[in-house]
Amino acid sequence: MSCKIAIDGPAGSGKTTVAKKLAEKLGYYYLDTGAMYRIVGLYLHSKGITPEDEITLSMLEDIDLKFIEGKFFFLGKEAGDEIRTPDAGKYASLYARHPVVRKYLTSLQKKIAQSGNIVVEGRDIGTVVIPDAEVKIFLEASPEARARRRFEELKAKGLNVEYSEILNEILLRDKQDSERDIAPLKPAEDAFIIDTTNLSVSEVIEKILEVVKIKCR
Ligand SMILES: Nc1ncnc2c1ncn2[C@@H]1O[C@H](COP(=O)(O)OP(=O)(O)O)[C@@H](O)[C@H]1O
Ligand SMILES: Nc1ccn([C@@H]2O[C@H](COP(=O)(O)OP(=O)(O)O)[C@@H](O)[C@H]2O)c(=O)n1
Repeated sequence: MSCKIAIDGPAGSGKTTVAKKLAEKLGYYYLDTGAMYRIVGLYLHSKGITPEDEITLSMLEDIDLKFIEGKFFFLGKEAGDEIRTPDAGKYASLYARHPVVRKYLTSLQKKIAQSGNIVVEGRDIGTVVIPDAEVKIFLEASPEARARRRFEELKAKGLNVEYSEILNEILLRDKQDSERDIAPLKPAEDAFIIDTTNLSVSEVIEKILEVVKIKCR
């Protein structure tokens, strides 16, 4: 039987780390939907288009966003660390409120999610992208823990970041993502909520595997 695992949650809750390791352990495909919003946000911002402007489907098709063997390509090149900066997260969240952006990316995500056993991470996976997922996980953690994690992660990448700025950016994105009209960040009714504040990555993965064993038999 095919099994789809949705992992949603706010910035720094551990979605990417857990989803990647889980997909590897289970031999499932893996899709990071946040990367798609980061690519679109960076592109639209670079074109001087604001979230309040009219955004058309053809503008988005000009990005030439492709997902090939688990990697993202846009404008003919592979997406790299440039999409992992705090600014990319800020633009992603700003344009993610736009209905045309959401319609375009959600349709792509639904198509990719049909490829078989897959772990998909994001904000609206269990509620909108694959509401029929066999396993729905919602990760959460205190804003301070999530900011500390993201601060350490970006510092390790050599970025010159301040913890207080990262905390403010995370709190702003939490607010924007959970209060928007379309596909707000919230646990699906049937999601298993895991507070990862005081759990190691392995402990989070063990908890999810317990659910997978039951739901994806
Ligand atoms: N349970 C955890 N405990 C400690 N650090 C974690 C935990 N989960 C993730 N991390 C670390 O926190 C940072 C952000 O995790 P990430 O998976 O990118 O979160 P998200 O995808 O939800 O934004 C990464 O450096 C990751 O290694
Ligand atoms: N399925 C998704 C995934 C991301 N997003 C948006 O894209 C932004 C960046 O997502 P991300 O998962 O890369 O961010 P992090 O949680 O890794 O910081 C989020 O803050 C959301 O605004 C979304 O709206 N829907």
